[in-house]
Amino acid sequence: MTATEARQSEGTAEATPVLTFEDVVLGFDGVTALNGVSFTVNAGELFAVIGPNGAGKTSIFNVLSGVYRPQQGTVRFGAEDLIGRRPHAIARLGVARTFQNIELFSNLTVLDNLMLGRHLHHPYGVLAAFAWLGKARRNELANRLAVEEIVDFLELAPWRRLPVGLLPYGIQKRVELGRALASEPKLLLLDEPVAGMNLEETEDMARFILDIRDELGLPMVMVEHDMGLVMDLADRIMVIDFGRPIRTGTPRQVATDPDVVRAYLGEEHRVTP
Ligand SMILES: Nc1ncnc2c1ncn2[C@@H]1O[C@H](COP(=O)(O)OP(=O)(O)OP(=O)(O)O)[C@@H](O)[C@H]1O
Repeated sequence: MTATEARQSEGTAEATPVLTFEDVVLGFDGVTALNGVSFTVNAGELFAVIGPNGAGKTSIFNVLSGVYRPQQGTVRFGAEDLIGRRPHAIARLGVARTFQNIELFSNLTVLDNLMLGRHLHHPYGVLAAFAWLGKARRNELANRLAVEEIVDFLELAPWRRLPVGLLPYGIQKRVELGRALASEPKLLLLDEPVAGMNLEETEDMARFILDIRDELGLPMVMVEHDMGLVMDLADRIMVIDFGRPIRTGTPRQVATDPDVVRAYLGEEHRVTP
């Protein structure tokens, strides 16, 4: 049994919630995007959210990152209540996000994009830089060292000095992941991390996601349409449909749940117990 299978059979990594999403209701002028969604994400856990188009997956991410404010419910990250906080304030608490569509500075190099990931969350102002030039230089050095560690971790060395816009799609997605890691997050939100990737790129990304969980111990919430990836990687999965959770459990529990099979997976994904 692999480490991942062992974790999946246990059901959760460690049952210490770092994120609690409770009874969240979000609507827009007659459309109910989330209709009483609750889940927890435990320390070190890779938690996946799946569901058909329009089910509410992106809305969950937008609530988590402060883009949408729900009408009802609570969202707690550690001791902090996230509802009502602006996106940059939530990012500063340690919640980092990657996007469905790559959002990088395509003219800048890999290293510079990763450095921006650090500066966004560990800024020192111009005045501070004058007043504390030595400190600023030390910060800069520490930032560069941290970025080089990410380059090693994500095997980005061959491209580190190239403009991101020139790189293959799969590498750009990897740089985006690196930029999220550069902010030293405490929770990582992955929005369709393998969308548009070929098989080799998908396998590489899967390996890095597992490394992030197993080596860095970083809890993650992942929205992804690639069912194979979700079933292989996730510790637990929440299936939603029409803004409501149908089932939350291990990949095996979810894949064998009749309601899930009926509503979403279809017979081809049924797992024989
Ligand atoms: N800003 C908005 N204004 C109005 N309706 C919205 C808004 N954002 C989301 N919705 C609606 O809320 C519902 C859930 O949308 P959401 O984007 O969260 O689904 P999804 O599961 O991420 O879908 P997909 O897999 O297609 O990305 C949909 O009916 C959508 O049209």
